[in-house]
Amino acid sequence: MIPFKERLAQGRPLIGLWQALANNYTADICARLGFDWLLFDGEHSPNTAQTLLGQLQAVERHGPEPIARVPANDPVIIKQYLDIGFRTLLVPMVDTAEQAAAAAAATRYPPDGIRGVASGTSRAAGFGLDPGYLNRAAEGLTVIVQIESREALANAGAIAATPGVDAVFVGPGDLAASMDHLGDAGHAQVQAAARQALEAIRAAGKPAGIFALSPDYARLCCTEGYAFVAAGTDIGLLVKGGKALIDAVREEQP
Ligand SMILES: O=C(O)C(=O)C[C@H](O)[C@@H](O)CO
Repeated sequence: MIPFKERLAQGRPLIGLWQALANNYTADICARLGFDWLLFDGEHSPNTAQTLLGQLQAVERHGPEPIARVPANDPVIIKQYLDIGFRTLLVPMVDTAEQAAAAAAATRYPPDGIRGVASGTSRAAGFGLDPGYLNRAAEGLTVIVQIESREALANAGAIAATPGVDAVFVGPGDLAASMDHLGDAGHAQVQAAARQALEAIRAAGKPAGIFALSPDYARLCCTEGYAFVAAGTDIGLLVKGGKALIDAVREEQP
């Protein structure tokens, strides 16, 4: 499968689904639904490298690009996620170009970065059966950093322009909190800030992504120039579908 960064450059907005259930079985189902990417959340979901490995194995034979969000901009965790086989990472809470550069360096082997080498025991390197992995690993990587604060918004252009950053993702929930609109990601000021981020990211020549708050908003984001849009979450589908079902049955009850 071609690297996600190359798919992002193809012009069609790529639609994703958040995987927050931390479950191989539901991930296997979601991978068959037609989404272009699936985001496996190591920041807000009860995931470990072990649970993420199971979800990656459950989906990687299907079409969607598996993207893992690391819990923090931590080179140790980034190394672990890459070694188990994720090749597209989302790094949250990146506020400055320096932090973006650190995230990129954590994904590269020396001399371009600081990623530790474990080819013989690394799933990504075929457990030593892919001797060429070390020298071509960077080609397949896609590094996405998240901007989701006032500070990050002010630095959006510099963050996006950082070498080694392939794309930038806007997190409206945390951006709202940072703008004193906690819980109100749909606030006009937050929406305006997201558009400001979009313009800065695109001006830097990088693809922009966002977490959409509804299907309608996801469609709007696709027309506004976002290259990848999260249209929802697995938990959201379960909760919304479950509530609709019980309400529908109860409504018909005598
Ligand atoms: O700030 C945001 O919004 C995001 O980063 C997305 C959320 O973390 C995701 O968990 C959906 O609620």
